[in-house]
Amino acid sequence: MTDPGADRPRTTEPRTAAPGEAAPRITVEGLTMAFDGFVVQRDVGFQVPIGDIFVIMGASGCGKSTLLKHMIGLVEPAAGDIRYDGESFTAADLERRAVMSRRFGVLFQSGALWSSMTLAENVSVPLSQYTKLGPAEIDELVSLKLALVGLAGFEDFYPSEISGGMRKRAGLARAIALDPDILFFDEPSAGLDPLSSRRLDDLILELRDSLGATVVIVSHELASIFAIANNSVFLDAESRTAIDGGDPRHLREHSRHRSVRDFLSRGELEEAQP
Ligand SMILES: Nc1ncnc2c1ncn2[C@@H]1O[C@H](COP(=O)(O)OP(=O)(O)OP(=O)(O)O)[C@@H](O)[C@H]1O
Repeated sequence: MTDPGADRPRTTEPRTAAPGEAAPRITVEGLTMAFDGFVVQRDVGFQVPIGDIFVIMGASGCGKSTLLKHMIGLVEPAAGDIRYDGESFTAADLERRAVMSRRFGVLFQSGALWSSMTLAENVSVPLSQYTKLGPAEIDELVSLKLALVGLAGFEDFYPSEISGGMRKRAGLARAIALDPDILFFDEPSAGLDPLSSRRLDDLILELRDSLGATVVIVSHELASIFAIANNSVFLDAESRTAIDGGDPRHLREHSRHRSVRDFLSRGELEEAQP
């Protein structure tokens, strides 16, 4: 039997979990994002099950970073709801939000390490800020996290003494310091050479597996998107809403929207079929 909804985007149809079924790790419903009345995107909806690597895609300026900022509470929605494990983050008070966001690990484009601190000091900041661990335990955890991202032995180096790829990995070590359930990355491979970018992709996959984390990524890099993401939302700059979602490899061939297929095939489709 044909499913009448089969050709509709999986990610833009939030549904309520059935009794006994775990809620998706993330649910975004009817989200409208606006700055001073200027609507960036309206009525965006999707779900991210536990363990997915979910990519936010779309042309430059469509609102990808803005969506990520909404998801971590840096910007407030004009309308709609963002839920984690079924609990509204949008409606939560500040205290509850602080507890919920302890589960987030965030890595912004810049990597944003403190230049005056060694890598070990950088990674130790969230541990001393949010846990009651003593210095010896913190040192041990810091070394473990640095080892996880391939930086064992670089504890005493300063950010200026290591490469851009290593800085990203150190930022990642800091993002995973508190064993987050959900990792948010804004353009993690920006500015990296293709090989370092690929190593970072492998690392993201490893971390997803070792931490059992769910990953949300803003990315332009098609190679990276196809290598790691199994779910997505596509934000359309023109209509200012999410027009598709799901596995990017599937969308590249089968999206109902030519603009999505073009985006995912770098416009080669357009050249091949005028
Ligand atoms: N704090 C802000 N105040 C006003 N407008 C903003 C703010 N942040 C973003 N915008 C606007 O929102 C729109 C989306 O920006 P955003 O950075 O989210 O896009 P993006 O898809 O991540 O772009 P890119 O791929 O180029 O990084 C842009 O028009 C931008 O100018």
